[in-house]
Amino acid sequence: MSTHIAAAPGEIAETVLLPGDPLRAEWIAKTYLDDVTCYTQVRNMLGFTGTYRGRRISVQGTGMGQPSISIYVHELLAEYGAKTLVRVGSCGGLLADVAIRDLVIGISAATDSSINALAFDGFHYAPAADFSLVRAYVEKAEAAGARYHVGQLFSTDSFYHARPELRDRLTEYGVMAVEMEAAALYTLAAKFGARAMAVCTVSDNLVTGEETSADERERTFAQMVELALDAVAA
Ligand SMILES: O=P(O)(O)O[C@H]1O[C@H](CO)[C@@H](O)[C@H]1O
Ligand SMILES: O=c1cc[nH]c(=O)[nH]1
Repeated sequence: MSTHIAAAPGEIAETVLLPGDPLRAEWIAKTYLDDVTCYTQVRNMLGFTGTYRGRRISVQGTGMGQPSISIYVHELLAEYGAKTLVRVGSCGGLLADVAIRDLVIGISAATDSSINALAFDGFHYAPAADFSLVRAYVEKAEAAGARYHVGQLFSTDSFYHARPELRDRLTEYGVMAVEMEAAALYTLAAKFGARAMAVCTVSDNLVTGEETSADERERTFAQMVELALDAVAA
């Protein structure tokens, strides 16, 4: 057991899907995986291992924000030997054509967090996704005829930002969507020599004001997750 994950050594697969919501982790495991076991319930941040088309896959909830995902991803990498990490999240579109229900694949992630500012002390590190994962996901999205975008995410520390007008600058520079975890995921994966990617379903658009209903979100999460499973199982 690590500090925040109750799994025994070997109970977590090398490939892990990472939804923010632990109930989404449970839904993914129960909907898509065979021979599922729940390996952790610490703080209700559920984690499951099963098989998808014969391949071992785990699904671990991460919570919201970079401090939370950093704890789970650090322990997965440092203590459980995870090698491939795919965040399956939700995001808010920052460009008018990044419409609700679309998928955004984060090739990189800007951030307002001080975590990397402290770690890199004067350098501005650019957290980036693993290209082989991005390519595999794009191939599956193309084949499925999914509506998707590949571009930069913005990983914010503040869902309710004190200076929301700053988002206009991100839109001006073509940043596609805001979420809260990808920058930390990419940075930690790089530190430990692992592969990582974040894909998010657009749940709302901050430019147009469009929003999805809870029902719609669930249906689009299904496509995002199916493509992620197909990409990592390929
Ligand atoms: O749906 P998840 O994966 O939690 O992702 C997004 O939703 C949460 C905010 O509502 C943040 O965690 C953000 O990154
Ligand atoms: O972090 C997030 C997630 C979805 N929508 C947002 O506006 N922000």
